Amino acid sequence: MEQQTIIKVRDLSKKFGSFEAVKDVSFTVHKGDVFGFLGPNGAGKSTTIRCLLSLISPDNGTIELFGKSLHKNRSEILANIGSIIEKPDFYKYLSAQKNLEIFARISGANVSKKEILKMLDFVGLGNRAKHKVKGFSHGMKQRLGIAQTLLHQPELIILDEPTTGLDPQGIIEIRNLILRLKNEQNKTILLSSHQLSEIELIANRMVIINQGKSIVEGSVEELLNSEETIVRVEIDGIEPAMDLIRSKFNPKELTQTSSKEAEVLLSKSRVPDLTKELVLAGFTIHAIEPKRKLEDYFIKTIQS
Ligand SMILES: Nc1ncnc2c1ncn2[C@@H]1O[C@H](COP(=O)(O)OP(=O)(O)OP(=O)(O)O)[C@@H](O)[C@H]1O
Repeated sequence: MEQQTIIKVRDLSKKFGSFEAVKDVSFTVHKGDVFGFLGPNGAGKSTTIRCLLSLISPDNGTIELFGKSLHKNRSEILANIGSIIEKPDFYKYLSAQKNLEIFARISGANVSKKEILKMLDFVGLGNRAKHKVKGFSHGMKQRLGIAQTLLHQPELIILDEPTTGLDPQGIIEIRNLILRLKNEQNKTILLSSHQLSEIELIANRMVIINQGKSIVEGSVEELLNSEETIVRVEIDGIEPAMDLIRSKFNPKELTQTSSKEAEVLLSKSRVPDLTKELVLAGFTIHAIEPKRKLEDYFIKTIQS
């Protein structure tokens, strides 16, 4: 069965004055994805998300949501999206339940008290429904924010850096909640983050963006477990070792990274042979360390 496309962004660009915050960004999110939108601070994630939510207009490119042009079907599309793009704001002297009732009324969603209690329960705030938001932790407010995004039963949830500023327990709670949104409520989720470890744990697909450009897109599993790996070798006499690697392995990439170190791109299955050849040739080896390609991609994007 063909996968339904929920978000299709093509060649999106946005300038602020002469500064290009987003340059030709493209990616596709399928129904049921927890899609990781990964990039260092300032990469252009929030700008792209603001374009998706029609809060700002792109200069170039196309955005399709649920198979329709955002430009031409704005209100219909936005009615099917729930989002948290900044810290959610609440009436702090009112209870969690009252806040959701007010937001439901404002958004025109017809939600019963019982359903609101169910949503609070879903986000782990069932026993706090009557408590004033004033006493809530940052993590609890974030979860209440997620309950708020669910009020109008959207198909797509967009969360911009939802774990920023949370303590480790709060991060775990949000992570689990995102997975339950996918598994129990069949939501599609776009989640931005500047941490690979965060995306790796919950997303099934991802795009890495840096300096406004999309660098790589694909299944997290494939990107993490790619058959090819970058091997860092640290050896006394790196230049002759590189000559040997070149002649025996003919690698796609081989780069000297310091006076003792080089990085070589090899298929994973050849790493034992690489070790064997270098040992047999009598080199003093300090390290042979396969690195995951995705981490390398990400580290390179942050450093550039
Ligand atoms: N309204 C604006 N006017 C001028 N520059 C802006 C504006 N909004 C964003 N920028 C700049 O565009 C670049 C991308 O910002 P954006 O907020 O999209 O990045 P980000 O990936 O979401 O990072 P962060 O997590 O730090 O918010 C940054 O250099 C930022 O300073």
